[in-house]
Amino acid sequence: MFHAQIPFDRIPHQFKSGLLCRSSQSEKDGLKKADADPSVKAVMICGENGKFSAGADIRGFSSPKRHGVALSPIVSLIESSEKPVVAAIEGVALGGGLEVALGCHYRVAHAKARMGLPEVTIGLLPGAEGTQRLPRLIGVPAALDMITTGKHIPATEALKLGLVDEIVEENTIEAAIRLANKVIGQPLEPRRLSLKPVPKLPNMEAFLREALVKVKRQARGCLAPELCVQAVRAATERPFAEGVRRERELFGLLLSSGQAQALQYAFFAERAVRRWAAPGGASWSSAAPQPVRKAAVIGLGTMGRGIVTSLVKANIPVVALEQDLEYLNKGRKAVMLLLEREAMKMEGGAQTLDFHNPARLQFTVDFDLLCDVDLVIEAVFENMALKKEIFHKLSKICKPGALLCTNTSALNIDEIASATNRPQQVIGTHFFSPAHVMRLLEIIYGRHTSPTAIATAMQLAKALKKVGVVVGNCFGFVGNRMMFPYVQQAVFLLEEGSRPEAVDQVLEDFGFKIGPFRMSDLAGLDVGWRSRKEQGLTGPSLAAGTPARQRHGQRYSPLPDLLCEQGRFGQKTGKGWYQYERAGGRTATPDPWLHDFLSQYRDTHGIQSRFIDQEEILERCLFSLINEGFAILAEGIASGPEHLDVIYINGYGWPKHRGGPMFYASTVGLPRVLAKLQKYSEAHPDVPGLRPNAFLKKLVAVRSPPLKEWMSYLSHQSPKL
Ligand SMILES: CCCCCCCC/C=C\C=C\CC(=O)SCCNC(=O)CCNC(=O)[C@H](O)C(C)(C)COP(=O)(O)OP(=O)(O)OC[C@H]1O[C@@H](n2cnc3c(N)ncnc32)[C@H](O)[C@@H]1OP(=O)(O)O
Repeated sequence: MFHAQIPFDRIPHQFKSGLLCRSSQSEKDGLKKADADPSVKAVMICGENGKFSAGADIRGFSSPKRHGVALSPIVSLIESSEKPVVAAIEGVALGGGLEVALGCHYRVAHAKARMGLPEVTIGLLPGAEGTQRLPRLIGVPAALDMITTGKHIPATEALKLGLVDEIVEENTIEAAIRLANKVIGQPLEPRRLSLKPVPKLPNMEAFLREALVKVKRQARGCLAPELCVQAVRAATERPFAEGVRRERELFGLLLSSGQAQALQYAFFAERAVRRWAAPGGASWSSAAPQPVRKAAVIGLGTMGRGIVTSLVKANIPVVALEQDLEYLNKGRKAVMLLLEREAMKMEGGAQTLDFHNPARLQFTVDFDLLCDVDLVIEAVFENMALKKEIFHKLSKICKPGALLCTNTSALNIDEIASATNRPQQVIGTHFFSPAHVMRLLEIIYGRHTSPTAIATAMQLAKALKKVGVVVGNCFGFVGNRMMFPYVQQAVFLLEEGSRPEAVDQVLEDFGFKIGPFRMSDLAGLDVGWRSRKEQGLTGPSLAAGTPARQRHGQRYSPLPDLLCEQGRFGQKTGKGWYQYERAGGRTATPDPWLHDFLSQYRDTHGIQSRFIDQEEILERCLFSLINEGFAILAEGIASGPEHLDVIYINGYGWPKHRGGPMFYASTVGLPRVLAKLQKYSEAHPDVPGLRPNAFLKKLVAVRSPPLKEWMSYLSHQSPKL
């Protein structure tokens, strides 16, 4: 038998590292030649370096300068070949890569290969006829699931779905050649997916309608999933060629929507933050992480429980410590429940959770058991004195090389480190609740934190399948520091005439998973209240005679404090900015009591209530947050705008299709952001958060360069970075 092995890098113009770029005439000619050569009996397509293809090169994919990526003609050419074409899938076959494989007559995959159409995650849809071929091969429900979620499926699942014909444990290429040999001479018509009908469903119309409702609900303003459903619908309603035309139309819409650019920016931003850099230039290339063979978590409150669960899921043995048996037993029960749930989710998968073995998870009240751990994560509540006491103890008990992490959302890392004999090994690890679910891990280095400590924390983030973002030490770090002016504006808007549900609606329509007041009710109003009392902003330590709505000469709203004084802590007490069906309830309903309370409050303070439109709500909340972002960049608390954006997308529910707050600012236009801040600042001169930051002004003065150039306009790098 004869076969032509055409490595992937010879079909499209360039397939370096398994990436698919653009086609050219000469490569099409290669396939045509194979077809025309009588000595060639079959064709096998494979990738390079153990990878079939990760799809198109996303860099600049949606740039207007980029010319059409003509993959479809190649896929059609493959499919129409008169000789059997077999795809040998190793590593990954994603996006355009999988579309090429769908053009082949047969697909053989390695057992460890993964396949998917992740275009939706970068704001697109499979634009090389994938939305038309996949439903014909695996049916509408499975195809729709893959296309609208972009998930990568393992080869075993692909085999069950009929996406591949065979999976092998060993040499995929040899297996593909074997299969090619076997099928030479067999009719190819039944293997050409474009000729197959889409398998019928008894309730296709209802199924597609429900699918659309579901993706719309989940996508919150993100276009791609919805248009993916429309493309698949076209496959069910139209002949192949017409379906392809519809797919192209929808692809074009997405390409020019702006959302694709935002999502592709987010893809690279996430990868950029992995390449951390610390003061003095340390980075992965100069600092190696220490191995973490065993870890400890101190405190089994909400955060500690999630952190323990996360570590167990990452297969890291954990010692979980509480202050006394009562708290320990409560914590143990809660952790076990979380782990049971996680184990259930993982059922049927390759990995299992080993948490009943005391060598993997041990609960204790004995600090001495922490003597041999490589890393400790302290997760007690936000009290500096308590944290310092614990760190003092840890520096006596833990082995010399152990890394000491504090899970804090705002406290000073240097002050905590000062309680130890090893400040170079102290680092902030700010997890987000629920810690076993949320992807973000803010990693905060102090003045003395060593590059090894940063590298170890970043490695830990990776092991926990989280996105670690290295930031400098300041009150609230990056995420919460930007959140303060946002929440402050939301509350000021209530004082001036708005309602919680109106503010939340505007921000949820923008794409936030949850508006600031629903969020505050969920997190508990008492958390901020405690912190404000500690800062002397309210409560018994507030100096007598302090004006109710002013602190340190700046505008202050006592509204959240007043709610707390009434016992309205949010969901946990059944009342907060909203009312709930019961204490612990989750369904927020607007509360007439609160509306009356706001009216009385305005009367008491002589505030003239006014109608506040959606634009003002959105701009005051978002632009004040963005303004703080510019301050953070100027101070060198973060290495670049990508860091802020990754933090907001992964930790604060910022809509990914808007690319993060700093990317959003660049799309709105920095001159507009500046002009609006100037306007609002003039109207509210006692609100520093609305005063445009000098760095923003500078960027506008130099004609708003592209986001990736912003940092080069900082005249100095602060010692914090
Ligand atoms: C108007 C009508 C016209 C109609 C014509 C339509 C024609 C359409 C034609 C073709 C369309 C094709 C669509 C696509 O193929 S879109 C791309 C789909 N593929 C993806 O989305 C894959 C994205 N990548 C990943 O999921 C992962 O990177 C993965 C491949 C699974 C590897 O993961 P991991 O091992 O964790 O490694 P990293 O993620 O860190 O990646 C390593 C470096 O590689 C860079 N990378 C990865 N994928 C791409 C890509 N597709 N394009 C460019 N660069 C990519 C990544 O950024 C890392 O780089 P660095 O180390 O510098 O950070």
